[in-house]
Amino acid sequence: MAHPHVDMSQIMAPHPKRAVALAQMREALTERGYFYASNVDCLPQEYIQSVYAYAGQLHALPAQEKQRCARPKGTYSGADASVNELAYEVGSTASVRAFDYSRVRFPTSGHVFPEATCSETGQTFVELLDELYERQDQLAVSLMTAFEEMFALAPGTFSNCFSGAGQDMGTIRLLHYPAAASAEEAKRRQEASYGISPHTDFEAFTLMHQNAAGLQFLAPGGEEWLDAPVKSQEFVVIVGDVLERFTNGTLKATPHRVLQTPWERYSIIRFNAMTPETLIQPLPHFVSASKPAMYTPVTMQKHMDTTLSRLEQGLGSWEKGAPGRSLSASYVYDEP
Ligand SMILES: O=C(O)CCC(=O)C(=O)O
Ligand SMILES: [Fe+2]
Repeated sequence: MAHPHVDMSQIMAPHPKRAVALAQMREALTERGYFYASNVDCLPQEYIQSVYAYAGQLHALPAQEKQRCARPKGTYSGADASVNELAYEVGSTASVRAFDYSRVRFPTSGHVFPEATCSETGQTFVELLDELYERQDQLAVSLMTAFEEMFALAPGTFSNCFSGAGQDMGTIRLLHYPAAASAEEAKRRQEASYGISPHTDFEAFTLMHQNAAGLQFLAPGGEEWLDAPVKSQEFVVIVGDVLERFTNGTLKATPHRVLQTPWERYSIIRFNAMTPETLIQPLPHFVSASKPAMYTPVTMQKHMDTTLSRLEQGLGSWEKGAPGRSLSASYVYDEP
């Protein structure tokens, strides 16, 4: 099946085909929930490869160093440091191991970061991740602006509450999925044991890059999980809870998961969020007499705090079933 694709050179700088690209983006996000973004000049392939090289270095650190950097005082989670990924689907386990970095949630003071510097660039953990964050911000701001334009919303509707100055609640994840022992084991364990269990992301939208197959999206209609092909020069853009709530369900947060694979896998994930105080509620543009507001207002901060605390309590954010359903996208809040 053809995967939706948008040429970002038609979006990130003035271009005669901008309107065509915006229409493709709108169709991809409303009908399929994702698209592949190509020609992203601020994140060239050699640069992404150097980020993977550093991720490889970090995930190869001794267990003792990973334990020193483990959550909550640090940024690492993984079975080898006795901190597991929170279960999105209650009762499931995940093999994923993560170095997470968020300027708001993991401030550079008071948090424990790995000491290893990048052997290619010499950068520290914070320097390298801050540079990646800035580069991703260039793409993220262009996308926020494009989302406004494709829905004919007032300029600034999204981009004004997305701060490039590090005040947003975004996160970068450098993820590693160790290889399952064998193909048989990977298959046998698929029932309740994932690379990462099905979920929707809690923020506005996510940029994803993978170096090996394993990522899947739930196809519209919810019957079938589709493999997301590996495209080394492109980024996958998916919808998060916040855009579903702002658009009153015109966009739907994209359910996704990662299978346990017999091969090792790395990915680079960036959650794009709003500033903590941003009030997320269905915009008037998406509300009418025949389509009343279906989501309660909530601030970005509260939505993150609630979803994370529910995960910590073991309540999950995804309802198990065939096909299952995102709980976090549609939480009902008593007050914002
Ligand atoms: O590794 C991936 O491709 C997906 C990771 C993911 O869904 C997440 O961290 O929320
Ligand atoms: Fe995700």
